[in-house]
Amino acid sequence: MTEREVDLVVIGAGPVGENAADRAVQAGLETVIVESELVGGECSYWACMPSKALLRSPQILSAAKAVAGAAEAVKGELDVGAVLKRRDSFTSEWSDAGQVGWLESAGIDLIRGHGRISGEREVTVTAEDGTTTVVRARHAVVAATGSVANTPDIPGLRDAKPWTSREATSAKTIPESLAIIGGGVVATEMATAYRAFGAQVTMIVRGGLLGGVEPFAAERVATSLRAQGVTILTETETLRVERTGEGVTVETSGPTVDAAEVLVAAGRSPATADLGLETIGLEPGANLEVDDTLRVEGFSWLYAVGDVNGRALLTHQGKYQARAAGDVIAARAAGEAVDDAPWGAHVATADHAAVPQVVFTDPEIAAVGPTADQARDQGKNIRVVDYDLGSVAGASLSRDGYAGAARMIVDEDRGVMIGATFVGPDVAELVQTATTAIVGEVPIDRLWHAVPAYPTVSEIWLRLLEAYGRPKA
Ligand SMILES: Cc1cc2nc3c(=O)[nH]c(=O)nc-3n(C[C@H](O)[C@H](O)[C@H](O)COP(=O)(O)OP(=O)(O)OC[C@H]3O[C@@H](n4cnc5c(N)ncnc54)[C@H](O)[C@@H]3O)c2cc1C
Ligand SMILES: NC(=O)c1ccc[n+]([C@@H]2O[C@H](COP(=O)([O-])OP(=O)(O)OC[C@H]3O[C@@H](n4cnc5c(N)ncnc54)[C@H](O)[C@@H]3O)[C@@H](O)[C@H]2O)c1
Repeated sequence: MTEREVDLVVIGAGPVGENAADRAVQAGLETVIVESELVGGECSYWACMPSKALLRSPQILSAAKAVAGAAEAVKGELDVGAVLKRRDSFTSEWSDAGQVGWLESAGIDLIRGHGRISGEREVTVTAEDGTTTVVRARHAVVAATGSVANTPDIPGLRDAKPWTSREATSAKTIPESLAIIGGGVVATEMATAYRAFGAQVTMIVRGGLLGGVEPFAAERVATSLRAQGVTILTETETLRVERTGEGVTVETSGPTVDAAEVLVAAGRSPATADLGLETIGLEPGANLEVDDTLRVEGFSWLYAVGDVNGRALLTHQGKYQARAAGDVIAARAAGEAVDDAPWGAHVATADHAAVPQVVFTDPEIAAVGPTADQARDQGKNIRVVDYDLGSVAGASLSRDGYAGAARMIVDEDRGVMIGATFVGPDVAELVQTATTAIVGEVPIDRLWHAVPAYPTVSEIWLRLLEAYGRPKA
C-alpha cells in the first residue's frame, strides 16, 4: 500500500473531472485525478464524440441532396466504412494517450485504478494488479464518476447481452436490423444513424418519443424517422427478450420484433454503486445531491460534478459545474470570499434556468430553458410565440423545401425570454443566442436592437419578436 497527501482528489477523469482538476491546479492546488478506464470518460469514447461523428456524414449527405445543383453531383451512396473510420479517429481508436498527455501538460497527477471513498477526505485507489494507494486530501474530494447505462429488469434482457450506447457508438459492423428499447435522446440519435447506415430499425417506446422536449419538436423527429423507414412502436411495453441463433426476439405489448441486435437506451444511473459512499453514511447507487456550489449536502469537503449529481446529464453543463467547483474549492482552501449569490463565480445557477441541449437527429432539435408546459408547471406567467422556421429567407436558401419550427417563451411578468426551441435542419447553432439572452436577462424591447444578418437562419429572431410585438415604452 502506498500513501499520499495532496490538496485535492478528483475521482473520475471524464470531461467533467478533468475540468474540475484543471481549475484547481490553475489556482495553485496540488491535485490528483483517479481513473479506472480511459482518461476522457464516456463522452470521448462511447458518447458525444463517436455518436456525433456517426451522425455527421449522413447529415451532410442529406443537406447536399436538398440543394438543387449540389444534389445532381451526389452520385453515390453513404460510404459506411469511411464513416466508421472517421468515428475511430475521433475516439483515437479508444486510446487515451493524447488525453494523458494533456493531464501532464496541465500539471494534474493521474492515478489509474478504481477509487473509493474510505473515510473523511480519504480515497483508496485499487489498481488493476490489486495494489492500493491511499490518498488523503488536505482540502476536498470531488466525485466526477459520471453515469452508467440502465438495463431495465425485463425478463431475458440481461441474458440476451443487449447493446448499450457503448456498443452502438463503437460498433465495427452494422447489423442488418436493430431493435431499440427506449425513445429518448440516445434512442432517436442512434435510430437516425443506424437507419442511415442501412439497418432496419424498430423503436419500442413505452411512452412517446423524446419526453423532455416540446411536443411539436418531438413530433417532427418522429415523422421524419418514420419517413426514413424507422418503425416506431409508441405506448408499447417490452415484455421479454430472447437471444436466438439468428439474433434477438423482443416480445412487446404490441407486435413481436425480431432483430439482429437489441439496443437498450433506457436512461442512465449515477456511477456511485461502488464508490465507498457507505463509509460516510451515504447511499450507494443514488445521485450525489449538491448545493449550488456543487458541495454534497452535509459535507464540508465533498463535491460532486457532472452526471453523478443528476442535475443535467450533458457534457457542457457538467464542465460548467466543474469550473465553479474547481474555483470554489480553491477559494475556500485559501480562505477567500465565496461568491455564491445567484450567477456568482462559484455557483451553477444556469443549471436551474438555462440548460441548452441539441438532439442531433434529422431534423435537429435545439432547446434551452423550460418548455411551455414546464414553465406553466413552475407557475410562470408566460406567453408562447411560435413561428414557421421554413418561411425565413435564410432557411429556405439553406435547403430547398426547408421545414422547421421555432418557439420562444416569454416571462410576461419580467419581460424577458426564458425558453426557446428550434426544430429543423442545422438549427444547433441557433441555441447559443437564446442561452445568452436568457442568462443575460435581456429585456424583450432591447432584443429588438439585436439585428440578425440577412439572409441567415438567425432572422428567425426578428420574426419571433415581430410575432410577439414591440413593447411600448
Ligand atoms: C450515446 C451518448 C451520447 C451523448 N451525447 C452527448 C452530446 O452530444 N452532448 C452532450 O453534452 N452530452 C452528451 N451525452 C452525455 C455525456 O456523455 C455525459 O453528460 C458526460 O460524459 C458526463 O461527463 P462526466 O465527466 O460527468 O462523466 P463520464 O464521461 O461518464 O466520466 C466519468 C469517468 O469516471 C470514471 N470512473 C467512474 N467511477 C470511477 C471510480 N470509482 N474510480 C475511478 N474512476 C471512475 C469513468 O471510468 C469515467 O472515465 C451523451 C451520452 C451518451 C450515452
Ligand atoms: N445530444 C445530446 O445532448 C445527448 C445525446 C445522447 C444522450 N444524452 C444524454 O444522455 C442521457 C441518457 O440518454 P437516454 O436516451 O438513455 O435517456 P433519456 O432519459 O433521454 O431516455 C430514456 C428513454 O428510456 C425509456 N425508459 C426508461 N426506463 C425504461 C424501461 N424500464 N423500459 C423501457 N423504456 C424505458 C424512457 O421512456 C425514455 O424514452 C440523457 O439524459 C441525455 O441528456 C445527450
